Order: sequence, then C-alpha cells, then structure tokens
Amino acid sequence: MSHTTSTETPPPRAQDNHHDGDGDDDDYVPYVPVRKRKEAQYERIASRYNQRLPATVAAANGKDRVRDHKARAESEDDSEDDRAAGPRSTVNLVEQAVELRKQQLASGMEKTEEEKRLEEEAKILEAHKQKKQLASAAELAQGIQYTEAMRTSWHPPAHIRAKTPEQHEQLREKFHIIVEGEDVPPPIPTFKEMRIPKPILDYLKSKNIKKPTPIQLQGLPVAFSGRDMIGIAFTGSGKTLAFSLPLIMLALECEGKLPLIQGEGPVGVILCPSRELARQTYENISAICQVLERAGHPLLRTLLCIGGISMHDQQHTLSKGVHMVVATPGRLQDMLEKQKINFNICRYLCMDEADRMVDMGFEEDVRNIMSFFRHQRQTVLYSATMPKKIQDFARSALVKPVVVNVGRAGAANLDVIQEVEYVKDEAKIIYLLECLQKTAPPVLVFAENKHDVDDIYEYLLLKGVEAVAIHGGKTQEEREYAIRSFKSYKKDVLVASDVASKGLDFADIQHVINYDMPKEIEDYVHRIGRTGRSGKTGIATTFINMGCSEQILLDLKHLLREANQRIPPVLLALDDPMDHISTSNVPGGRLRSCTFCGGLGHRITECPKLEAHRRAQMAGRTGRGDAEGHRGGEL
Ligand SMILES: Nc1ncnc2c1ncn2[C@@H]1O[C@H](COP(=O)(O)OP(=O)(O)OP(=O)(O)O)[C@@H](O)[C@H]1O
Repeated sequence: MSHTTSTETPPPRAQDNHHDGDGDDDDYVPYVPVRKRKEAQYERIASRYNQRLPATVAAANGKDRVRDHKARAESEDDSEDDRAAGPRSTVNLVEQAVELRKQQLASGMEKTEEEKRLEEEAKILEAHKQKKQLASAAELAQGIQYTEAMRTSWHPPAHIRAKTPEQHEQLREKFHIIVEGEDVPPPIPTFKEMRIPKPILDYLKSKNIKKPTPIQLQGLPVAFSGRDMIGIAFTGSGKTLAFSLPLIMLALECEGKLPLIQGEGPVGVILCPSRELARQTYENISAICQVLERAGHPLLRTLLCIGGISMHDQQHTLSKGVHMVVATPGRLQDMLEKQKINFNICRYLCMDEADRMVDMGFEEDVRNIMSFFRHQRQTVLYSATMPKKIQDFARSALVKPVVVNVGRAGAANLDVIQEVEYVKDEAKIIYLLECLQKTAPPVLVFAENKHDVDDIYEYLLLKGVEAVAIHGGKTQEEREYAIRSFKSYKKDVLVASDVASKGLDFADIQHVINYDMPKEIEDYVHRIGRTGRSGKTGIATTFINMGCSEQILLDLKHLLREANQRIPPVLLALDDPMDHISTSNVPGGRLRSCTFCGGLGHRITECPKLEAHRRAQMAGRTGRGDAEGHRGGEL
C-alpha cells in the first residue's frame, strides 16, 4: 500500500531496487526505509500546520502533532513498528480552539478575518435553515431552492419602459413611495396603463375607483411582474385591490390557456387572519369575476374557505375546478391535510394582514400550508405594520422580494383626526353617549374585552341607539348579521372587539370611539384606520385613564406627535425616556420605532409586546387568538 501522493517526494520504488541486466542505472532511486519516509512526511505535515498557527501554539503542539500523525499512520499501516509511535497527543481540536481564543483575548486581538467569515457563514446557514423550513416538502426532498423570481407574461407598456430610472423615482417621490429590492418594476400612474382588462376598469370606475392609490400604483406592477413582495401601507389605502387583481389576472390567463377541469385548482390563494376579512375579500373578488363573465370572459370560480361554512358546500364548488381560494389558515390547512384541496397548480400565495396572522399564532399553520406547494410560487405579503417577526418571516419565505412602503410601517392614517380624552372608568359609559353626538352615523365603538362589548351594547339599546355588537364569543350567524346590518346602514353603531373587526372595510365610518386604549399601539392604528378611508377624513376619539400602561401612553404620545395631532396635557406630562434620544443621532434623522412591535415610545428592550410573547412562550402557549381566547381563523 503506497502512502505517497502527487505532492510528495518521488515514488520510492522501494521494492523494485533490482537492476536490469543492461546496466540502465539512470533511473535508480536509492531505497529509503519506510520509517524514514514517514518521518519526512510527518515533518512536512507539521511544518504546513505550524505555518497556520500562531508561533506559540505551533511550538506547543508541533511535536505532539507529529507524534499523533505518526502514531495514527503507523498503527494503521505499520503495526509492527508500534514501538516508534510514541505517546498520543493529549491536545484535541477543541482544546486548541480554546487555547487560541484565550491567546487572542489575552493579547486583545480583534476577531480574525476567518472568525468573522465563520460567523457570517453561520448566519447564512441559519437563514438557509429557516428558508428550508418554508420550502415545500417536494422542494426539500429534491434539494430545490428558488433563487429567481417567477416570470409572468405581463410587462409594462413600452412608453413606461422607455422612461429612465430617475423618472420612475420622481414618480415614487411624488407619492411618498419607498422601494427596496433588485430590479424593481416601474410605478404606473393609471390602471389603464397597467393593462387591466376594460370590464374591470369600468367596474372600478363605477365604484369611484379612478386612479390607483400609491400602494396600488407601485404594488400592482410589482405583483403583475411575478415578483415576491412585501407591501406596507396605511390602513384603508386600497391594499385589497393591490393583492386581489394580480390573482384575478393570473387566473384569467390560466383559464384562457387551458380551462380548469373537475378537481383542479386553485391557481392562487389569499390568506386572511379572520373569517370576516376573508369573506370581505372573497366578495370583492367575486364581484370582479361576475363583471368579467358578463363581458364575455370565462367564469372564474372562487372558494371561500373559512370555518362556519359546511365542508360539503365547499366540496361542491371544488368539484367544478376552482381558480382562487380565499381562506383563513386553520380551515385551509385542514382541507389540505384531508386532501379535499391540493396545490398541484397553485402559483400565488398572498398573506393579507400578515402581522395579524403571525400575532394570532398562525405562523405554524402558514408554514404548513406552504409545504403543500408543488412548484415555485409568487408570495405577496401585505401588512399595515412591520414588526421584527414579520421581517424574519418574510426574509425566510420570499425570493428576491421587493418592499413597497408607503409611509412608516405602523404609522397612523393621516386622514384621521385623533382626539384623546382622559375619562375615568366609571364615567366612560355616560361620556360615550355624549361622544356619539360628535358626528352622524355610522360609528364604530371598540372595546378590548367582550364583556365590555356586551355591556356597552346593552346600554346603547336601553338608550334607544340602533346598535349591533360583534365579538369572538358570538356565533357565526350573529357576527354576520351584525356586519351585514351595519354595512347596509340599518344600524348606526357597531360595538366591536378587535379580533372581530380587524381589516374590515366599512364604508363611510365617520367616527371611531376607543372605549379603552388597546394594549398594543398596532391595535390602536388598526382600530382608528376603520375611518378616514378612501381619501375621506374621519375622527377617532380615544378614552384613556390611569388604568392604561405608561408604555402604551408613551407610544400613543409619539404617534400623535408624528401625525401632527394635538397631544393632551396628561400625555405631555409623562416622563418620556425617548425625549433624551435625539432623532439627529438616528441615521437619516428618521423616527426610530421599537424593532419588535413598531411602537415609537419605547425601544425593544422595554417592549411590552415582546415581554408578553416571552411570557406566553414560557407558559407553553402559542399566543394564538386574542384576549378573549378567540381564534380568528378557527375551523
Ligand atoms: N384607487 C382607489 N381609489 C379610491 N378608493 C379606493 C381605491 N382602491 C380602493 N379603494 C377603496 O378604499 C377602501 C379601503 O380599501 P381596502 O379595504 O383595500 O384598504 P386596506 O388598505 O386593505 O385597509 P386595512 O389595512 O384597513 O385593511 C375600499 O372601500 C376600497 O373600495
């Protein structure tokens, strides 16, 4: 058995040291005994090794290393020579690493380039692991990882493509749109130029939707191009259309090319955090599909996949082949697992209110849903706020995403006049009646606790106010009745808990009254965002008192300041640690919000939401559901 390699001394030809009879001695190589050859080899290995180590460690280890190599090689290859092996090394790699580290610390050395690189690699590995978790089972099995965005047949019209990047940027600046990402598709100022089919354009016009809002102006071209994206925009800024239209166009194209047959589909899915929101999105999409059908396009079928609807009905629609699914995560997961639906041809996944979804503990469900995809998908994520968890989630699930941001994530809608009043608990209910006089109906009253919702509702009924109530403890029928009668203006006041009304689009809400201040500033932003929609102005009145945590009051104070609203004396009087942090120290001079929840009044170290998450984790809870223990996307 030879121990030589091409980099070492010439082959010793030890065993063929005989001479030919013709006296050809030029090739003669003197015989080197095996032990000598090995020693020479050990010396070379040791000298190479020592070159890589600081001198002291090399000196300490060199001999041992030589002996160690020697011992191992000889025991493997030359066992009769065990005597020469000497003692085995007592310094293993871990000990060497420890020794090296100690020396670096002792000499005050900074991290070596190598260490930095290793750290970098570990991070990449970690990101890779996360990415893998979100890949589908088939992708995992085949080791597939997508690195390029999806392609679609859509492209901007020639005159838009002819514009310079500076011109695109000017348009973005005009509408306060900030984009991040590679090769961002251009913003397009009109729906017509986006190549949206005429019947849809006419329908939008009939709904008084004539020009795209900023999030649509940039978000639609990004999504039409097939790019993964994260859209962040104020509440009520038209996000629903921005993620629904790309799916409708995709479905239309698929159906045009090869009509779906029984049991096929969907081509895309929209996930919503609550049944009500899913239903609302479903109704919007269905209305557009009807318009298309009336104009002679093929019928696009949409399935509403939420709890409270009989599986049988859903199965009936599915059997015809369904193009689009609007779902809550729980029910969709259930249907996938029971193989009542499959993602064999599914290419589009949208998460509406992604922040809510993660908050409500649906992260695992969403990961599981993602694992059912068979092919690369386009992932579109919309969120009014952008807490850290969503950023991590997006980073791990999206391919070369484009971030489209209109305003600071988590900022309040500037079309809402925010009034904050100090009202003691015992005076609230009486004062509520007074507040209801501020504007004409419809008015939304929010309370965190479902018992308060019930109490307020009963009180208003006693006082002759046409009110309805909605919270997680109500049945599906009760919830639907309340929303229907409020939306159709049959009832003037809707009293609601957060979970039942998140993201719901009620037209023309004049006034939002926060009977209590929610525990998290994001909820406050969502609540007041129910008014001031579609460019109209609304009022939000919020009752605060000493029962509110100082943290949330500080967040509120900063939010009011950011939106140029009046700050009541009670908030001004608060001792504010953020006052000592000048925004001039912050890169770009921008307001710095908590990286976990987006609150402006504190840093992540004091984040109440993070603390609550930790407590929930320690208690072994997933954090799913709301304060009432209600699951938004329950089966
Ligand atoms: N381009 C537009 N012009 C005028 N109105 C629009 C436009 N796009 C959407 N709307 C209308 O604005 C209202 C709010 O839209 P939407 O519900 O999509 O907001 P949102 O951004 O999803 O809000 P939230 O974050 O609160 O859910 C809807 O009634 C919708 O019909």
